[in-house]
Amino acid sequence: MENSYSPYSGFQVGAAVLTKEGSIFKGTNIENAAYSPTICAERVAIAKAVSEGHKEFAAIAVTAKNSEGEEVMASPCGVCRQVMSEFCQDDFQIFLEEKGEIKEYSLAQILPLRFVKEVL
Ligand SMILES: O=c1ccn([C@H]2C[C@H](O)[C@@H](CO)O2)c(=O)[nH]1
Ligand SMILES: [Zn+2]
Repeated sequence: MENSYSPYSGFQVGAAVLTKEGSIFKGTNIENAAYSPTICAERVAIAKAVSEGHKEFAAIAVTAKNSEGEEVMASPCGVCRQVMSEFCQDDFQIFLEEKGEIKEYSLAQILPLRFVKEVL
């Protein structure tokens, strides 16, 4: 989160994804003047892991601060949920921090009726 590049929203996000083997990959949100190339912390963390050969994940934790520097909850956007869906099972755990309290969700809960395709 400290390395967040978010000059446009001021919303700093940090994500840490845990692989099934037990390694952790961290990511932050990286914004862009053209806005749409912005990439969320969750996808950066997952992309870093996949780039290093890890494709099986157990959990992700997400934390955020708004432009006022207050700790706020960041719930994964739809694009990130779909990227999680590519690599993770229904029981993939999502830990979100809300007002100092950590809440646990599953991928099936936050992305019901997800589109899955068999990889040939
Ligand atoms: O779960 C979330 C929600 C938002 N953002 C980023 C995208 C953008 O840079 C900023 C404001 O939406 O926060 C994330 O990285 N993860
Ligand atoms: Zn996202």
